[in-house]
Amino acid sequence: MPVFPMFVDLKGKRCVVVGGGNVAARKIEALMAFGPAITVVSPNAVNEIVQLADMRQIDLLLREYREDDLSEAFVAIAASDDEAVNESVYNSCVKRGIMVNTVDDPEKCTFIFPAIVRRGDLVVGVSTSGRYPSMSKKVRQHVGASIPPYWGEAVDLLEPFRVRAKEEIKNEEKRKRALREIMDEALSCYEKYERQQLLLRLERIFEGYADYEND
Ligand SMILES: C[C@@]1(CC(=O)O)C2=NC(=C\c3[nH]c(c(CCC(=O)O)c3CC(=O)O)Cc3[nH]c(c(CC(=O)O)c3CCC(=O)O)/C=C3\N/C(=C\2)[C@@H](CCC(=O)O)[C@]3(C)CC(=O)O)/[C@H]1CCC(=O)O
Ligand SMILES: NC(=O)c1ccc[n+]([C@@H]2O[C@H](COP(=O)([O-])OP(=O)(O)OC[C@H]3O[C@@H](n4cnc5c(N)ncnc54)[C@H](O)[C@@H]3O)[C@@H](O)[C@H]2O)c1
Repeated sequence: MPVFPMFVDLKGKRCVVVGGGNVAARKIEALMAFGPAITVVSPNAVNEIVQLADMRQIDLLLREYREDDLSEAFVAIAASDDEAVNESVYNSCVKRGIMVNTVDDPEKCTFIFPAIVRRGDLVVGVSTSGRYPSMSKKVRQHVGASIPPYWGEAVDLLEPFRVRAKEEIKNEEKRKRALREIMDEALSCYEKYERQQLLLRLERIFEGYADYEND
């Protein structure tokens, strides 16, 4: 059965990582862009994790995992190299209703990591439902190559038009057309024009659709 791609708000949420090896470091790196409050519990940790702790970007507890480490957790990652520890983290999370990822056992995951393409707030997640991670990586590379970096900035530029459109273009079909046309113009012209000029072009399209213009 395929997994459903839920997009979760992690900002400020406690994320407990058990284990401080390379796999933990990779999972942490993936999470960091989404603003969780990360705690790593592990008797030792690779340099990348130690550095993040030194910069106070994550909390690092240099000791073995205990069940009460999960008390504040929103999500947990069992990334130790000890199967019994990972299993114990998994069981405690299930009991407490905490989402958990066990890095060496897809059966013991209530969520799995996707391969991620991110351009600002534009996020693409790829999964093979746990069946072939290398293929997720390949698809990520393909998709990534077809999404220019500025598409993320375009979201920032476009969103205010959508906010206004909800107020100023009441007809749903007309609003959809307007938003598509404004988006297509922004994406095709983004690199051709200065920001102010581009905004003017988008504004002109918007005004062609806005209710007050046609009243
Ligand atoms: C997408 C990505 C995200 C990330 O890790 O952030 C990710 N794995 C990536 C790469 C990768 N992982 C592995 C290889 C070596 C080749 C191979 O073994 O196939 C490569 C390829 C490489 O490194 O080139 C080894 C591996 N992975 C898992 C196991 C355990 C097992 O399957 O039993 C083992 C064996 C461990 C061992 O040998 O002991 C399990 C999982 N890995 C997942 C995610 C979840 C399912 C994703 C999906 O649905 O596709 C899942 C189920 C759980 C999870 O970890 O969430 C990231 C690509 C990121 C990118 O490049 O963008
Ligand atoms: N999901 C994936 O993408 C993927 C990819 C490769 C490997 N793996 C699997 O992930 C696991 C971790 O890999 P790694 O390379 O990071 O291993 P590693 O040996 O580098 O790191 C394991 C970490 O777990 C810590 N640890 C051990 N006992 C602990 C305890 N009781 N409490 C807290 N921490 C404890 C160790 O101190 C160490 O920091 C391995 O089992 C490996 O098979 C998963």
